[in-house]
Amino acid sequence: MLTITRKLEFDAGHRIPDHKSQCRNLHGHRYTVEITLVGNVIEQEGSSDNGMIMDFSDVKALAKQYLIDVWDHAFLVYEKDVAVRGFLDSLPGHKTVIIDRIPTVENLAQTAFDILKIAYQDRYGTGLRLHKLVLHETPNCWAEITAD
Ligand SMILES: Nc1nc2c(c(=O)[nH]1)N=C([C@H](O)[C@H](O)COP(=O)(O)OP(=O)(O)OP(=O)(O)O)CN2
Ligand SMILES: [Zn+2]
Repeated sequence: MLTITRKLEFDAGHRIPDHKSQCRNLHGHRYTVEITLVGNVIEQEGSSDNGMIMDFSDVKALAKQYLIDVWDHAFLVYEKDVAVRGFLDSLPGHKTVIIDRIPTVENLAQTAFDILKIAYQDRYGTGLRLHKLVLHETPNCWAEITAD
């Protein structure tokens, strides 16, 4: 299978409310996301993206629009974490993203996958689709999702 992968980074805060150790504290990470796409190679003489599954700059632009610019420098808060939601609401203009599940790297990877799956789905009529997403929370800890 032929795939392409684009790596992007963003900074975000989170906490795992019921964690047994220090992850229950408000803290942040520089997340790294690796987006892997599959699809037919474009064959259009004279086209800018001839020979490509998708131009890496277009992969980046869509990722920024749908995910990176939304989550970068935001606090990713679990919708049931009422204590932190109340605090964030008290900060005027604070960039907060409410997540419908606990913001572990597993759940954030699943959420990011669901968002980006729609963003890339068959843009060019070439069967383009999101194949895999890897989300690194730290250099040592990450989650991977591959399409069914
Ligand atoms: N399965 C998961 N385990 C943990 C998660 C998670 O999302 N999924 N998250 C955390 C913490 O939020 C934190 O992101 C990880 O902290 P830590 O284990 O300290 O990671 P480090 O890479 O800094 O580990 P070192 O041992 O310091 O190298 C915890 N668990
Ligand atoms: Zn963390």
